[in-house]
Amino acid sequence: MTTQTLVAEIKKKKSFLCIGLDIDLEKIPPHLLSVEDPIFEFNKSIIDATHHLCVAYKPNTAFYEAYGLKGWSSLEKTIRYLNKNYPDIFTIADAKRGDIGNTSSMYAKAFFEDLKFDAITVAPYMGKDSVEPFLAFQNKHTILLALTSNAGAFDFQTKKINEKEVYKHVLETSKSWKNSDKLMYVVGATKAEYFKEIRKIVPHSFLLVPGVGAQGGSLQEVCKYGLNENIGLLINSSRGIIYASKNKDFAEKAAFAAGVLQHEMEPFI
Ligand SMILES: O=C(O)c1cc(=O)[nH]c(=O)n1[C@@H]1O[C@H](COP(=O)(O)O)[C@@H](O)[C@H]1O
Repeated sequence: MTTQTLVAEIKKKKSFLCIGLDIDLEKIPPHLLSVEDPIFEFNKSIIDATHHLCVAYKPNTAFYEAYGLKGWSSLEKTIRYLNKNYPDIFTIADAKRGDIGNTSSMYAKAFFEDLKFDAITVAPYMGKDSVEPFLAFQNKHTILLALTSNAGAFDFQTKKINEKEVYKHVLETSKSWKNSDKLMYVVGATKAEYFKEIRKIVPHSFLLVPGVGAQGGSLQEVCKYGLNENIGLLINSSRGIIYASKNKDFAEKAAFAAGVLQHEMEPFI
């Protein structure tokens, strides 16, 4: 998907919500556990109930890999279902990959060519040649971890090298890489006070912002300095939406929780 299409969808739906499909079999309604593929059935119901309220879905691959071949098959069915039924939805494989060049090329093929995701999250630690293989794909996006939502972000990302924080080096250096126009960045909603500085370095880029909901980040605070001329934000909530209820009304309750966030976003568009 092109960035223009994503922006048009945001304006049409008056939403920049991304719903995280992080499926834990211990958290889904027990009545689904007896069907053949509980993860896919759960995802399908959540997607059908919420697709009009969001512009993106982000399955975190850990939650599928944890269930072995069956889990990978549920991930594959989910992305095929999305691409077939809701082709205007932006899809993010939250896989946090990145390795030496030829390995990164294989990761890129797995997620962009085989599974046909629109975007993947990638760790910047191994540098230019570990990220550029992802950027070589037409109309695909690479979402680089910049300043993450967790407490461990302060271990390295905010440490200074030559009087500048590591996350700022990541943002600045990545702009010099080939096809850097295909980059987006992860910035945690729990780090709202950093958005002003981040926007000085990447004013036009899309930022994927996890951490609203279960991790306590504030949508209002993020929007204050995070928004740009194209909105430029994808705000993710996973547990706060998909586990709104463990009963038969789970999809309806998820739609309600998604609707609350979408409603909060509407005045900004
Ligand atoms: O890359 C991510 O999406 C990510 C980066 C980050 O800094 N923090 C973060 O929580 N995430 C992911 O975003 C999702 C957050 O889920 P909830 O806390 O349940 O809304 C999980 O899939 C995390 O792995």
